[in-house]
Amino acid sequence: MSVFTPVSRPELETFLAPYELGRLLDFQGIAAGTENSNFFVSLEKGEFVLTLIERGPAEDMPFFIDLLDVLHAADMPVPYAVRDRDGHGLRELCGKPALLQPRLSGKHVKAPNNQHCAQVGELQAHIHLATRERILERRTDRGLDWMLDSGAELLPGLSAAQAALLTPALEEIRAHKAQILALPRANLHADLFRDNVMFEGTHLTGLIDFYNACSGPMLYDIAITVNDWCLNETDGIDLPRAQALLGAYAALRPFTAAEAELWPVMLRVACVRFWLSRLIAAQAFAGMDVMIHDPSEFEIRLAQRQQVALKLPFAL
Ligand SMILES: Nc1ncnc2c1ncn2[C@@H]1O[C@H](COP(=O)(O)OP(=O)(O)OP(=O)(O)O)[C@@H](O)[C@H]1O
Ligand SMILES: N[C@@H](CCO)C(=O)O
Repeated sequence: MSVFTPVSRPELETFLAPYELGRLLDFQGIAAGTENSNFFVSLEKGEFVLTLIERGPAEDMPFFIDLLDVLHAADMPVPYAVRDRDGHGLRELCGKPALLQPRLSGKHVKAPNNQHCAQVGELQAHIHLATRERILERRTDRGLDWMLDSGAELLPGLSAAQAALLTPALEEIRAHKAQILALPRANLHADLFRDNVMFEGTHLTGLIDFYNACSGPMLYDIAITVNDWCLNETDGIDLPRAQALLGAYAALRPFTAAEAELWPVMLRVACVRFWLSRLIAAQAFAGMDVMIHDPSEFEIRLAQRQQVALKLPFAL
């Protein structure tokens, strides 16, 4: 299971006291995460999730907290840092940056339908609309330059078939970098996968795990989302679900002509990002008791996105 930092009950009780949320009733590590240590925490005054940040610079934490405050204030179903009696949302536990957030209700959906996808598209448009006029700047640590550098480092260790897939994909990123960076920007979740969204029935009740959030091209965020939510049985794009997601998004934030043109490229860029990060994680955590996502899923998706039949809806 992926709790990288174990926490003892006395340590947790000391940490929780300044929140004044009553006695600690129960807590347990959450196996599902791959990047941070998470715990469900039951207190007399409610249910919470404690996160210890394991990756990335601690200087970025105020960005995540500020972004969640903006989205929470705009009534989106996101967690936010609960403040202690001194007003601190970001604290420290076991030497790691730590925050306590409300536990959101609902369950992850593995096999989404059109309605689920439409709600996801709508929420993503709301996030972009709520932030694009006052973007909170954060450069992603897994951006285009990171893809080019890590891709080059990983290439010698790949099979000939993998290298034949990755090499032109990296070339494409290099060739389109300026155009991509010129696309309309906002704050992005940048990891809007099925395992970061909760539903009750077809009602979206929560979007979590903002630790990859950043500022950047909105189209990149949408490509990441479509690549996970709208898959058919061979990892190609399921057209009805993709149309539901993109249609709901575009009803709130119409796409531009430049976005429509770069759409197929962006779907491939979004595959490269997760193929590489998963390859790196698989190497780093090999043999350890840590949940690892299968890198080959994104290798297959990248192969499937060489031809893209799905057009982005946009008004001329
Ligand atoms: N605020 C929350 N409310 C309810 N459940 C939560 C909340 N935060 C986290 N969880 C649960 O904990 C699990 C792991 O959390 P999260 O996705 O943030 O971890 P992670 O290590 O960043 O994982 P990954 O990056 O692989 O998605 C989630 O799948 C969800 O089940
Ligand atoms: N959602 C990511 C893990 C967290 O960034 C993946 O599936 O590779």
